Amino acid sequence: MLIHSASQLVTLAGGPRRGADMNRLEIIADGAMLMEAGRIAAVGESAALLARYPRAERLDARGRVVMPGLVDPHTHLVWAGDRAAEFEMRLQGKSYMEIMAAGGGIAATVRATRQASRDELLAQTRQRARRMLAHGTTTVEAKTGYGLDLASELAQLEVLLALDEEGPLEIAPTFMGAHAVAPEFNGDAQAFTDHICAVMLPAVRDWWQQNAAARALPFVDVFSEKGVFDLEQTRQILLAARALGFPLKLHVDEFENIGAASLAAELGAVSADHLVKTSPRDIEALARSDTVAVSLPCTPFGLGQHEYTPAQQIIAAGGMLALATDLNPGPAWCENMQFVLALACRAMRLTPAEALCAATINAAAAVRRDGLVGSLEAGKQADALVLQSGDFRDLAYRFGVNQVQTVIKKGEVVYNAPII
Ligand SMILES: N=CN[C@@H](CCC(=O)O)C(=O)O
Ligand SMILES: [Zn+2]
Repeated sequence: MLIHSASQLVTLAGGPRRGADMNRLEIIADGAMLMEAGRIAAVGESAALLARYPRAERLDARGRVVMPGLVDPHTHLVWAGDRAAEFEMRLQGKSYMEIMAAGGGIAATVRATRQASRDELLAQTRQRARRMLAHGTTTVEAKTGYGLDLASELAQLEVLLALDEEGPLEIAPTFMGAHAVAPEFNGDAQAFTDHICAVMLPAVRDWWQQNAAARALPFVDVFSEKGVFDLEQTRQILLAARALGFPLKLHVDEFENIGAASLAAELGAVSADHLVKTSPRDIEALARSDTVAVSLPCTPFGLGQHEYTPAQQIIAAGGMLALATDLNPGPAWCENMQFVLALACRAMRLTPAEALCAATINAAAAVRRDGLVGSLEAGKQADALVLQSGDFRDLAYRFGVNQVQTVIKKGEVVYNAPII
């Protein structure tokens, strides 16, 4: 299929970007793209491609933007139930960490998720996955972490693999047994840390080899935060995971700085995520490393906070910045990366081009799939969007409605918005 007559074919060609280079989108005016067998076969100007491939089936973009499918590199996609009551408690002044310490928060979702049948969990998760796809996300990272015992964590991984198999949304899974201290451990974070290292991580690897041997191992992630897993416990879990071959991710600096962003850089984590209380020293450490800095602006927004990731400093230092929803049943139930772009430009002063780069090729780097998705280049997977407008900046400028017209996954149209 040949998509042609795009006002702007936003290619993002040339790999992940650092610093000021994030503004370089590599746009082809009046652009076109040929897709064959799920891959991108050619990218160029409409006149040239229409002349070169006269017999290809055509999709006329009619002067609208064509861009890579969005990549959401940080979500807690798989859970059961909701926490609307906690939303009201927070509005009345209770903090996220207070609710968590009182047995709510993550623990409340752990109870609901453990009680749900596999089919129920699959059905609730599928709905969210479909909503994400309809809003232009074609690849998503998704974490376990609402099971906290081996059987329920594996059940979450199973749901993620089943949904990935179903498609069309592609899922990069993460094992996050270290999301909170399991209730069976009565708040003893050290005992649970030891258990994760000695029992859970080796069991997850064995399970993976038996059930998903053809796939790369999932990421391992830890909620590194005062009152959850401290810096030494985080290091212990990450070293055990790395020794077993798992690639690493980390939740850092969401509420307090305990030095975890520098640890992520030191241990070669693929990404360090949240980054609200991040110090200049941590920013330097990230910028000197290959660890992608993933900002999750929906979380401070959802908590009614006014402090966001120091994105300008990360960019100025030459860091690789990505954006994600952090989709979860607590502070950030948001399936829509377009809203993340709009928020990032306002709260962190990103340019629309930087935000777009952070949500595509840099986000792909945060899930180690930048060789496959995140840009429109010959040889890559044909994951693309046709927007409803002719200017890519509208994706950040306008907000609150879905601006995606058509979603293409592996060369197939998988979603079409009604024409209005
Ligand atoms: N901070 C830890 N985990 C999630 C929130 C999960 C929840 O509240 O259920 C996050 O990234 O924001
Ligand atoms: Zn998270």
